[in-house]
Amino acid sequence: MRTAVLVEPTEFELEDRPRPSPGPDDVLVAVRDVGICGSDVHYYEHGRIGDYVVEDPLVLGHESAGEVVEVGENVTDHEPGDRVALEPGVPCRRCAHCKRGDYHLCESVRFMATPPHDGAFTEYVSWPADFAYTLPESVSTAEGALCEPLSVGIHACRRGSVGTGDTVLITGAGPIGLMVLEAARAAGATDVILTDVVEEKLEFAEKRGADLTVDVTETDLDAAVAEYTDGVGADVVVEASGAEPSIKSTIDVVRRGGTVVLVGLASEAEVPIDVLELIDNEVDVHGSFRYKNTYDAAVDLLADGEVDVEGIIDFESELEDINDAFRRAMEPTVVKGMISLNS
Ligand SMILES: NC(=O)c1ccc[n+]([C@@H]2O[C@H](COP(=O)([O-])OP(=O)(O)OC[C@H]3O[C@@H](n4cnc5c(N)ncnc54)[C@H](O)[C@@H]3O)[C@@H](O)[C@H]2O)c1
Ligand SMILES: C[C@@H](O)[C@H](N)C(=O)O
Repeated sequence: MRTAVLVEPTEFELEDRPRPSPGPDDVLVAVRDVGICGSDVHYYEHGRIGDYVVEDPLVLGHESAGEVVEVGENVTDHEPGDRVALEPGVPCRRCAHCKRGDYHLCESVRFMATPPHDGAFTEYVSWPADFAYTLPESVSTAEGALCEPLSVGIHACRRGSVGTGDTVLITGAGPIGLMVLEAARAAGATDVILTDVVEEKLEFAEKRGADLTVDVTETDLDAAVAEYTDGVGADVVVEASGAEPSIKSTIDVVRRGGTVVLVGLASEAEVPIDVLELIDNEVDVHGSFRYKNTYDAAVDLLADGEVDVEGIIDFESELEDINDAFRRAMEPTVVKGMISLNS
């Protein structure tokens, strides 16, 4: 089977690898669509993300969906022909975190495209059947693949308890910020503000329904939020840029008693925060790591037409053109590139 392998930074090679056989509890999926995520681009450019280092050739891609072509002997809830979205992190199911339901915090999680685990830029993936979610006819496999970043958005909104009538400020209008926008709307947020430093990203966010966009290179965010919220501040602030100034700004723009959700990964682990301000204003600060129990919700939201994910796709490329696709994905105005294996 054709497989794109990252053999060194900025170099994919196409290899012919043996097609896997599904284990007894697995489905064998013919991959149809795979999104290019910022973390894929980071591994492609730098060969590492923090402590995760690409030491051996690695298959990237963790936003994937496809068609079941074979099922393992114990699998009863899938059959060949089903189209499925693959949840990319499979936990050990036995540790304390898994047992308390926080399976996304499992320290032995096997997460696609995170060294040493291979991902989905390949023709076939064998995957545990319970981490494959059937897509109804109305949901495309490209949308199925984008259940992954949508899941990040859903989980962030759940962490922030976003509710009906809330004003949500999202810092960073990349794919994650835009998926938080979708999830926040679905959760009932009536006012959504997005920030960025790239004008095109903000124009796009506005087209996708942001009520207010703020270019933080030109406009004072505190003043803009104060004006929009009559001096109260945002109910929930979701940080989705990873930029240090943006992380710092979150506690200035959240309302007293509001919630800050940190999603963006700062390049430096330590970011100075005014703790007295946090205490005095009773701000809840939550980390948000990947997601748990979001795929069913993501598929339902798509089936009901409550969210749009396909609209963030800038381009689709064939597996053979993956090097070009990654170079394109690195352009600052591009939101989402997809690799399609539909032929
Ligand atoms: N916690 C998690 O589980 C999780 C999951 C996926 C991604 N992430 C992280 O979330 C962040 C967003 O992911 P993405 O794929 O959308 O990344 P991205 O790089 O595509 O988007 C980030 C956006 O932030 C903008 N930005 C840069 N500086 C800014 C600033 N000072 N203020 C406002 N916006 C600014 C950029 O222009 C860009 O549009 C990244 O840090 C990523 O690593 C975290
Ligand atoms: C959650 C996922 O999208 C992220 N890129 C990660 O590897 O954690």
